[in-house]
Amino acid sequence: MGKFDHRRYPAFPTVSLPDRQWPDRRLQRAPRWCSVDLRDGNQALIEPMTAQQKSLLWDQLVKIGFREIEVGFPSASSHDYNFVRDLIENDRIPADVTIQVLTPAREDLIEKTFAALEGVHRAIVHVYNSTSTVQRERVFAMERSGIVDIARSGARLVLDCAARYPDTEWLFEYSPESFSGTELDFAVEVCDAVMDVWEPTPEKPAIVNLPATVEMSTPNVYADQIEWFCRHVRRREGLIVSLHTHNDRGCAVAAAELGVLAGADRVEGTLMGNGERTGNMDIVTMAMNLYSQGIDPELQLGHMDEIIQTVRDCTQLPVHPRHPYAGELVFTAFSGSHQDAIKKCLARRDDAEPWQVAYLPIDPADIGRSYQEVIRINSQSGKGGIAYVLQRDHGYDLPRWLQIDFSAAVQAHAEAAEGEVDSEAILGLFRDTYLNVSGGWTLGDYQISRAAAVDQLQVILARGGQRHSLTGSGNGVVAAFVDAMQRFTGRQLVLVEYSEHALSQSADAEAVCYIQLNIDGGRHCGVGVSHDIVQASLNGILCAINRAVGQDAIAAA
Ligand SMILES: CC(=O)SCCNC(=O)CCNC(=O)[C@H](O)C(C)(C)COP(=O)(O)OP(=O)(O)OC[C@H]1O[C@@H](n2cnc3c(N)ncnc32)[C@H](O)[C@@H]1OP(=O)(O)O
Ligand SMILES: CC(C)C(=O)C(=O)O
Repeated sequence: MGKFDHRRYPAFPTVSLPDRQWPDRRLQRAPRWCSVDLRDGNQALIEPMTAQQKSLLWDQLVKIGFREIEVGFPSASSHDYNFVRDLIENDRIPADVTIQVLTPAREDLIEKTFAALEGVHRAIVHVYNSTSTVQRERVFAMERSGIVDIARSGARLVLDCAARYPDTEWLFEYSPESFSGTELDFAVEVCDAVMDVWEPTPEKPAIVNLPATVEMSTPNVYADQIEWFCRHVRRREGLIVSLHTHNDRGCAVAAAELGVLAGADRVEGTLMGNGERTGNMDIVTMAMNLYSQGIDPELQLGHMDEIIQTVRDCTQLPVHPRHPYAGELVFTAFSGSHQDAIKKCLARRDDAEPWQVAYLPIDPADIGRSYQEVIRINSQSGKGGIAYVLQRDHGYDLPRWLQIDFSAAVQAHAEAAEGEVDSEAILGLFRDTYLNVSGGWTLGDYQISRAAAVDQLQVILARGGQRHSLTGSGNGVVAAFVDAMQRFTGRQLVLVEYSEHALSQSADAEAVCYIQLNIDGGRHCGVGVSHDIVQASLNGILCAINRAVGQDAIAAA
C-alpha cells in the first residue's frame, strides 16, 4: 500500500482582489510572443539538441514569425555558447528578430553571457533568481533581504556589462523565478529593486517576467496574481509584463490567457509545449485559440505538419494525436452523430459566411489538413460518416434509405474487425453487398417497345446454364421490369424508392441507380451500375430481388 494521502498537501493561497478587472475583459490582440524552445525546451530534453537540431528549430521559429527568441543559456554549456556565436558570426539573425539569452544572477555566469553576445546588433539579457518561500527557506537559507541583494547585484552587473558593448541595443529582462510560489508583496519588492537599478521608462522599457515556474494554482489565481502585481509594481509604464507558465496542473495555456486579460503584455512559451516536467505553455495552442476567435495571432502556423515534423526531429518527442489543433486526430470524427453533423454542416457551408461547422472549431484546411481525415469509420460510426466517405472518395451519393441499409454491413464488418475500416474497405464492402452478389440472376438482352403510352419489355435472365425469357409491361421501363419479375418470381413487388446519378462528370460516365423494392411486405435495397441508365435501373431491381429472395427461391419460381 502506498501513502496516497491528500492531507500531506496544503491548498494554494488565494489573492484578495475583490475589484478584480480581468474576468470582464476579452482578448483583443496577440501578445508579444517569445519562444523559449531553444532554452527552456532544450534544458528539459533527455538529450539536449545538437547544433544541427538547434539550427533547424531556429530556422522554423524564424519562419513562424517569432520576433523574440530565447536561444540558450550560454554560460551553461559550450553547445549553448557556440550556438549563440554561430547565429551572430554567421549573420543568421534577421533584422526584425531579437535573440534572448538566460543567465542566473551570478557574477561569473553573467560575464560569460555577455561574452557570448559580443557583436550582436540587439539582444535581450534575461536574468533570474529564485524568490519563492520554499527556495528562500530550503534552498538558499536566506531572508528576503538576501534574495533582494542577489537580484540587485545581478541587475547592476548586467547594466555594467552592457555598458561595455555600446554598439549593441540592449533590452533587459528580470524573472523572479518561482514567482508562482512567491508572496506577492515580496515579488513586487524584488522587481522594484531590480528596476531601481535599470530605471526603465516607456521609451526604454525593461521586461519583468512572472513565471509560474511550477503551476500551483487554478488559472484564475494566477490571473489575480498578475493583476495584483501590475497594480502594485512601480514604474508600470516602463515595464513590459511577461508571462511564462508551466503546465503542472494542465492549465498553462489557460493561465497565460487569463494572465494577458489581467494586464500582461508578453508571453513566453514553446511549440507544442515542450519544457520542464509537464512542459511550458504551448504557443501553438494559445495562438490558434486566438485565431479561432478571429484574432490575428501574428504567427504563421499554416504549415502545421512541417512545424510538427521539426519539433519531433529536434526534441525527439512525439506530438500527441489529440494535441490541440496539431494532433493527427483532432479534426477526425469516428462517432456517428458527430459525423452526421459535420457532413451536413460541410454540405451547407458558404465560404462568404463565418466558419460554422459543428465539432470543427476551425477549418482544417487553414493549417494544411485535408478533409480526407475529417471522417473516419469504425464501429462507433453511423450512416452519415459512411456515406460521406463513399461520396468523397468513390463518387457514390447514397440516398438516406440506402445509407441506413449499407451502414449495417459496415457496422458488422467493423465489429468483427475490431478496428478502423478504411475507405477502400468501405468500397469493397459496398461492391460485395450490392454489386457483386454472387449466384443470382443476371440481365441478358432486352427489348423495349412502346404502344399507347405503355412500355413493353422483353428480357432474358441468365443464371449458370439457365436462361429465361420474361415479358412485362408498365408505365415506363422500370415498371415493366418490376411487372416481369413479379410474374417470374410469384412475389408481390412494389417499387418504393428510386434514385440515380452519374458516377463522374465525363460523357462516357457510368450511371448508378439505387432501388428499394417492397417484396412480400419487406423492404430490400439494390444498386445497379452501367454505362446505360436503363440497364443500371434494371440491374438495381435485379440486385434487390437477388439479395432478398435468393437464387433458389427464384429458381423455384
Ligand atoms: C526555472 C528555470 O528553468 S531556471 C533555468 C534552469 N536552467 C538550468 O539550470 C540549465 C543550465 N544550468 C547549468 O548548466 C548549471 O546549473 C549552471 C551552469 C547554471 C550552474 O552550475 P553549477 O555552478 O554547477 O551549480 P548547480 O546548478 O549545481 O547548483 C546551483 C548552485 O548555485 C547557487 N546559486 C543559484 N543561484 C545563485 C545565485 N543567483 N547566486 C549565487 N549562487 C547561486 C546554488 O545555491 C547552488 O550552490 P551550491 O553549489 O553552493 O549549493
Ligand atoms: C527562468 C524562468 C523564467 C523559468 O524558466 C521558469 O521560471 O520556468
